[in-house]
Amino acid sequence: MSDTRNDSSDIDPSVRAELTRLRESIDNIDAAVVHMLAERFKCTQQVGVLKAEHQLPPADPAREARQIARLRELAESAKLDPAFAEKLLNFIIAEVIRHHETIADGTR
Ligand SMILES: C=C(O[C@@H]1C=C(C(=O)O)C=C[C@H]1O)C(=O)O
Repeated sequence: MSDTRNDSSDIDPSVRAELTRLRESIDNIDAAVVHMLAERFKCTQQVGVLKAEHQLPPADPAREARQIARLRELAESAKLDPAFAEKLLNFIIAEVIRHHETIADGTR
């Protein structure tokens, strides 16, 4: 099967320049996302330690419901798909809960 995708030598120089400009912004945004997630996980790790020390459960479904409702509103006003925002938050929270369970296991 032949591959009909352009390789970089086929691309018009002005299109190539625009693509490069946009990709540089995407790379900056991806770096910001990684740094923000790292900061978020530093906070959630501390929450995990606090919960383990005080025998609190790793997950807090009521808090999660409030966060999801809030994030969906923020997403709507930012013109981001609220369902995507909810899936992303749930994905992150699932990882946090896994960390909290590991912390609690280590303190038992
Ligand atoms: C961080 C917490 O623990 C869990 C993880 C949450 C999160 O990542 O935002 C929210 C609620 C909890 O299920 C918390 O209780 O605040």
